[in-house]
Amino acid sequence: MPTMLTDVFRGHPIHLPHFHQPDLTSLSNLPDSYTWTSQDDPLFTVAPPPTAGENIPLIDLNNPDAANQIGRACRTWGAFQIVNHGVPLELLQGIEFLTGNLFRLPVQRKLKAARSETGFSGYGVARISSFFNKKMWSEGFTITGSPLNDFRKLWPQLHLDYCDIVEQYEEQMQKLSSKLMWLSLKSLGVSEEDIKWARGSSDFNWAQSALQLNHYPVCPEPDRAMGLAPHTDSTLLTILYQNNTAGLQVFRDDLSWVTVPPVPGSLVVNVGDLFHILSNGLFKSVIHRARVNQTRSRLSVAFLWGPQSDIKISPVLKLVRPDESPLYRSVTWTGYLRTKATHFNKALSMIRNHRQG
Ligand SMILES: C=C1C[C@]23C[C@H]1CC[C@H]2[C@@]12CCC[C@@](C)(C(=O)O1)[C@H]2[C@@H]3C(=O)O
Ligand SMILES: O=C(O)CCC(=O)C(=O)O
Ligand SMILES: [Fe+2]
Repeated sequence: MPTMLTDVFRGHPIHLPHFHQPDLTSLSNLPDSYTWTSQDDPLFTVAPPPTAGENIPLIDLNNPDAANQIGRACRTWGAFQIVNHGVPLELLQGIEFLTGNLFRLPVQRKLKAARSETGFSGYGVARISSFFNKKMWSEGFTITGSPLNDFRKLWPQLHLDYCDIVEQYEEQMQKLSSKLMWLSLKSLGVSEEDIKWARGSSDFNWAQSALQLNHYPVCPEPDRAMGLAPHTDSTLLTILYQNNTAGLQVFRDDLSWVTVPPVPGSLVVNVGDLFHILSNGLFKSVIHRARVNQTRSRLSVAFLWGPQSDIKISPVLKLVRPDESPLYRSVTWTGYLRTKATHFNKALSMIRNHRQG
């Protein structure tokens, strides 16, 4: 039996201090434990780019050239924004409404659905918190499979309505993710025929996903705080909805941190580590982080998309030169998540094939 996402961290307990978090909305000063310097994160104070104006591409999915534009964005940035994506505006508003309502609940109620040390779903601090000395100015809620049990604890009355929103949202995101993956692969000359596990299964039964809701409360000293520390996603693709408050930044080697401005109704797409592997390193899994704000609280919803647990992801052979070996060894999503849970940003290099000579 392949491991489901729900069980992936069972053998990897991490101690996360959800229960000892102060209520961030009540603090008028930034405590030391939340004050970041370049000692806590070497990229923290990287100077902003000398010339502003560069930004991740905004791509119209109705444009006949969309596949090429997406391919180019995946190679240069590892991220892009999309419009005309087909996800109804009411559904985006619905998931934002749900997320806002969830985080507005009293702390004691949210903690009833706290993520356990070996669990996957529930309320708490970001999983990557254990790799940093300082705390992040945020709270999160992870969902995989049915959120029914957790939602019943949060909203004894209204949980069914909220489950319905999550189900509809995941269905739309699932379709969109698959569309985006094939569009971007098309730009590399790769089709469904070239990938054994995807061949002939247009009903996406090879995929699975998780939903991560994030809340970044108003912060008294945003310049010294960190909402979500720099990381790459351990996915094929991540589709991110952000409310109308800026905060997401992507890292580009030659430009440093670049803010992704909220565009109403659009969605942000990130290339994750598994897509980087699948593309034999041609697509970049983008390093990104979230900063916080002194006047406006920020919400984001990340749809984390990857293959079923028994599928092994390895570089598409067409993209490997005949005289070279693939850049990476094969991994399953669950195997990769476990490597990431112990080794964080060293995970990719641990499965890399080192070239001889
Ligand atoms: C399916 C995933 C992907 C996870 C782990 C697991 C559930 C939650 C995801 C996130 C969401 C927040 C950032 C991140 C870095 C984190 O701390 O938890 C993500 C991580 C990853 O992309 O590695
Ligand atoms: O809040 C954001 O903009 C980023 C969230 C994110 O990177 C994640 O949930 O993986
Ligand atoms: Fe992320």
